[in-house]
Amino acid sequence: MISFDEALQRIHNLAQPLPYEEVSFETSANRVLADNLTSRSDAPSQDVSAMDGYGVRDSDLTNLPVRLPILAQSFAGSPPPPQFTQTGCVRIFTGAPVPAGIDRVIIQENVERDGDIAIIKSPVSESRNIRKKGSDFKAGDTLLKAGTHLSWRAMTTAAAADRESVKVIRTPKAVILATGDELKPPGQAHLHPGAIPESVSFGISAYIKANGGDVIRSESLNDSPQLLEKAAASAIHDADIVIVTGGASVGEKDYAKAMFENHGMELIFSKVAIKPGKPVWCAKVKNTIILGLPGNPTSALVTARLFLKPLLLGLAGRDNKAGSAPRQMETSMPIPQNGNRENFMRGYIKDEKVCLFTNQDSSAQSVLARADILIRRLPNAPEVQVGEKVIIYDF
Ligand SMILES: Nc1nc2c(c(=O)[nH]1)N[C@H]1C(S)=C(S)[C@@H](COP(=O)(O)OP(=O)(O)OC[C@H]3O[C@@H](n4cnc5c(N)ncnc54)[C@H](O)[C@@H]3O)O[C@H]1N2
Ligand code: MOO
Repeated sequence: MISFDEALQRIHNLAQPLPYEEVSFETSANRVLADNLTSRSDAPSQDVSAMDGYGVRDSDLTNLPVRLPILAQSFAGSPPPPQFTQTGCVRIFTGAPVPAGIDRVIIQENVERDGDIAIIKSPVSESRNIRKKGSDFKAGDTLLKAGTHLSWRAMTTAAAADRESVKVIRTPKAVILATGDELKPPGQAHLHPGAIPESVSFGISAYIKANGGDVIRSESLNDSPQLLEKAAASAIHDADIVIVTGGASVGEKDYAKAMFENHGMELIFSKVAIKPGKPVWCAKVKNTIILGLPGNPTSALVTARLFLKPLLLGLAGRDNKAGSAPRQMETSMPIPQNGNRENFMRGYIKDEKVCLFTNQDSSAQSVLARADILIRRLPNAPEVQVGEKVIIYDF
């Protein structure tokens, strides 16, 4: 059995970016750039006004107050008015082209009007209120580097590059196989004696989508070796990552690993010294990664957070550790001495302090909705008193 750190290291090595594809720009949000994104044009593409007001020549402002005839208008999106060579001003708006010859824009709050005459009384401010051509970026500049995650902020930068398509890393395709004779779809379990609602795949599916993956199929399968082998074969064929739940332990119907064995499975690890989730396992078949999560719902979700998240991020070309770095926070509850397996206890934050759930059972489902942190307890860590700091991960 390997340690958590060793298992995570193997996961990081395994999760290399998938090949790229070219997609239309509109569909590229949350993807990762496979190539540098360069701008097509200067931004701004010409000198533009930063304010609504009046464009003037400095040579007309030597004696204030001054009355300047309005000789032209300039709106955002319109062609620039001709060059200014005589005394006068241009009525101009934010984002509108500044005609040649105009030195500054005076905001309209500081200008009085008398019909078609603009009257400038007060001394002009230091700011010229003109955004120069190319002052944000120039044509050919690299706006975003290969490997950038197209977050909502990056999407605005990317759109400004004026490209209709971009090269991005392919979205990881996931297949979920939930195994167990006892499992029935939610809404049907009560109709079958001994059945329970299949709950884990729903959480895992939502988690995959939230972490940049595409769930192409989610199946609930009985513990029949033939059925499982068939499902395994098509999952390997169709998916970049297969998540198998249940059957990971030593029970007589625990077939999760066996169902892949005919396909030349290379085991990355089997069992990690953690609690919950000790039976978690990971393998590779050709180019497909298989992650086997224990069937107990809390164990499944904790191991998904610890191992599935970095796998998905890595396959999608993202930083494996994005948003995952541990933090330290004071606990408002005492925590008992830990056993010899590293323990990821479920808790929540209240008033900036760590609280633990009383129910730390690996089969628990009732607390999952409210458990938004994992408290990492190292092997044999001593008891923690109220007010001491503990290591937490977002869950
Ligand atoms: N003799 C031993 N027994 C067990 C060991 C062990 O080392 N020796 N390990 C225990 C640990 S730790 C865990 S965790 C579980 C994991 O077992 P499996 O992955 O084989 O899971 P199952 O036996 O299939 O199921 C466990 C439990 O979870 C329920 N389940 C399964 N799948 C789902 C699902 N998709 N949705 C909701 N609930 C699910 C299932 O009904 C069982 O109650 O093994 C211990 N045993
Ligand atoms: O690892 Mo199991 O999740 O302890 O019950």
